Parts: sequence; structure tokens; C-alpha cells
Amino acid sequence: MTTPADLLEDLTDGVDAVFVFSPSSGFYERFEESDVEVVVVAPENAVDAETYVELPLPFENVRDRIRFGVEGAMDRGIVDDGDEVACVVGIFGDDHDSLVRVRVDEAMHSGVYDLFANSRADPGVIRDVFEVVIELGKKGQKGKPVGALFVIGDAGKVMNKSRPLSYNPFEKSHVHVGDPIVNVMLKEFSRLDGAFVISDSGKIVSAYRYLEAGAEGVDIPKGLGTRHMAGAAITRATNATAIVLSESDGMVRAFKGGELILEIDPEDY
Ligand SMILES: Nc1ncnc2c1ncn2[C@@H]1O[C@H](COP(=O)(O)OP(=O)(O)OP(=O)(O)O)[C@@H](O)[C@H]1O
Ligand SMILES: [Mn+2]
Repeated sequence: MTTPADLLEDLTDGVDAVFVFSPSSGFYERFEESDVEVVVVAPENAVDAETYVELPLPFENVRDRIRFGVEGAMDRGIVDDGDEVACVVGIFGDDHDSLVRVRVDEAMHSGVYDLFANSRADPGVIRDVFEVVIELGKKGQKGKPVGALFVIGDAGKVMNKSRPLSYNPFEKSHVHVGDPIVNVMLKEFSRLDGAFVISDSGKIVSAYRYLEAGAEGVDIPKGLGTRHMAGAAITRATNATAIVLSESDGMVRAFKGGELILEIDPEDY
């Protein structure tokens, strides 16, 4: 007779590593003596794990969360193509309620880790822009849905492939994303047309930019309009990352290398 324990044994049989997502120290201790590699994936290394991948966002979507951890571990040579890993995660809450077995391979590679860790811009800058955009998506502008387009990193090249739609309010300022006052300004200016351009270090270079990169070879899902197309295209023509808030469906999407890498619903955060 098959018992639930047998099923779990099948899921964990022969795994090369166990990924534990956001464990408490008590929970983590139970894995410490394990003879397979244990990787902690969490917003911070609160348990002092030896092998740790930092989560820049909580990733409500569990596939994205798992992909981020696995791609991060691949990037650092902790796991390799063909490895089998068991992921211990909480889907419905902070407590661990699920065990997911995944096979590490290039095919599952979505680029979500690269988006943060291997972008031209500092990972913290990408995270700060996500935070502003998620907040903007949740609240809108004075309660009304608003759209926005942020192009982050490789700003010199981005400026060369765009033109101003209007006077640049950030012309002579030296302000950075993440600064609370700047976040208020960004939200205020998001009502206006065009894109924000942000440098590798997070300096706001310009608002109101009309992006002119060609859409040739850019393959994004049908139904997305010109804002998304312009955002995707600039990431193919430069080494920038684009984060787009859609006014029409309220979703936040990130593009890199001309591709849609991540899609999140601000309401989940
Ligand atoms: N090339 C571009 N560069 C910068 N901004 C652009 C560009 N093209 C469009 N936009 C901005 O996108 C806005 C919305 O255009 P559109 O509705 O076609 O985009 P969309 O992708 O459907 O976005 P949304 O989901 O927010 O409606 C425009 O008002 C403009 O501000
Ligand atoms: Mn539209």
C-alpha cells in the first residue's frame, strides 16, 4: 500500500540539493545535518546559511520564486544542468506547505535571476524601481489606474536611442530612485507621456523620453501595446532593463534582451 510518506520519498529520491525557501531558524536546523546540499532562498540570510540566494522580491508566483532560486544557484555553480532539486516552500502562507521537485536545465531558465543580478544596473536599483512601480500599480494616481515605463541602466545609449517629448524635469537634479521624495516625484510624473530613464547607479536621468529603438526581432506576447513594445525594443538595442506598468490591465512586466522576463500583479504584493 502506498502511504503519503512513500509519495514524498519518490519526490525526494536521489535529489542533488534541497532548496529551503525563507526558513525559520528552527526549521533550517532540521536540514543542517542533511547529507545533500541545502540552499536557503530568502529575502535575507536570517539563519546564517552557508549557501544562500537572496530574494529581491517575495515573488507571490511560486514558479517565479523557485526559478529565481534555481537560476541563482545555477549562476553561482551550486547546481548544474541535469541536477534534481527538491524545493520546500510555503504557497499559502509563511509556513512550509509544499514540496516541489524540479530538474535543473536551460529550458526552465527564464532569466528572472539575471534580471536582478546580472543587469547593467545595480540589483538594488532594479528592486527599488519594482517597489515604486508595484506601489503605483496598487494605488494608481489619485485612485485612477496609471501606466508607466522605466528604462534602467545603460542610460547613455538609451538617451541616444530616444528623444525628449517635453522639458526634462530632472535635467539638473541629482536624485536617485529609492529616495522617498523621488518616489513621490516619479509617481507624480507618471501621468505624463513617455519613459523614465535611470542610470546604472539609480540616478534619474530623464522623464518624458520617447523611445525610438526599432521593434525588429522583438517577440512579446500579442495584445501588449506600444508602451510595452517600446520598452521591450529598447532592451534589445541596449543593455538596459525595462519595467512597465500597464494602465489597461494593471500588471507589472519586466523586459530584458527584447524579451518578457517577469510578469507580476501588484495586487499580490
Ligand atoms: N515609443 C514610446 N516611448 C515612450 N513611451 C511610449 C512610446 N510609445 C508609447 N508610449 C507611451 O505609452 C502610452 C500608452 O500607449 P499604448 O496604450 O499603446 O501602450 P500599451 O502598451 O497598451 O500600455 P497600457 O497597457 O498602459 O495601455 C502612451 O500614452 C505613451 O505615453
Ligand atoms: Mn493601451
